[in-house]
Amino acid sequence: MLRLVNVTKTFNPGSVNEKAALREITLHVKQGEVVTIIGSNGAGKSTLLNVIAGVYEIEAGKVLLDGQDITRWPEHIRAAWIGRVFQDPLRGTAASMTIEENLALALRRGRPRRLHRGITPAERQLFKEHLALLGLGLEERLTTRVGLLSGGQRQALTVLMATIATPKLLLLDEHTAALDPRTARTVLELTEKIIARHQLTTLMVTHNLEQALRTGNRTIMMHEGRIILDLSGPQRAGTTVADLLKMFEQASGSAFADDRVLLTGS
Ligand SMILES: Nc1ncnc2c1ncn2[C@@H]1O[C@H](COP(=O)(O)OP(=O)(O)OP(=O)(O)O)[C@@H](O)[C@H]1O
Repeated sequence: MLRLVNVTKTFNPGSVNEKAALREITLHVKQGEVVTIIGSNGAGKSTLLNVIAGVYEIEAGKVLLDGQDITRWPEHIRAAWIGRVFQDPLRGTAASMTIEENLALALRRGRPRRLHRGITPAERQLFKEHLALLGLGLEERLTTRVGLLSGGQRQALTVLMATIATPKLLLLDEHTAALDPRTARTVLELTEKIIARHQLTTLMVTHNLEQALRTGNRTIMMHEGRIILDLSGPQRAGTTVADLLKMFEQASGSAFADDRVLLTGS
């Protein structure tokens, strides 16, 4: 489904600020696989998602999605195939627009004429059904402006928006990190429900090591622009956070350094 071959990304090449953020990354993610990504500070996790989404061009390597070479495709073209949720709940939604307007934009992403023809009754019904699955009562508030929602409600809506057009790939960049622990748990549960419903191939960056092991079916660990660990199957099932930290030290030769890392569940 997603294939990265020798992907290399260097920021500010040739200057004193040169930074190799991704070093010959090769990764194959199968259809329906849910991969959590962890790593030390500045390991290249966000850059990896940005390169897949087309935010940054790469100097070397290839990105293939569903058999197509998308390496040179611009971000807005890839957006029709790739759903994305960021850490900041304000980033994925338009505050001054209503819930149904936000969902309509998301549903028509990558198609011409966006909001031009208004929202149809069939679309409204579809939005209600999807919102009801969140269990937050938002299906009764279709015409509420999104700016009036709480951070958790807004992030749950963003996950719905990122997935309503059933993307080929879902990218989650620490999407629960800015929420309080209880809300973070709720949003993660909703995310898992939506992923399972559509069997979405997903990459999720997290600082929560417990969450990384519990969510999805594969965990990769990055360090200094490289993938240094790739766990799945029974090996992953038997891995604890303490094991993970030890594995990291063995593979990288240094202690796991992350200012925001959460070692226990929240
Ligand atoms: N736009 C940019 N311009 C220059 N350097 C950048 C840019 N984005 C990231 N970098 C650098 O590339 C390296 C990888 O950054 P990235 O944000 O991908 O790491 P990360 O694993 O997501 O880190 P963190 O967990 O600390 O957010 C870092 O050294 C970072 O400073």
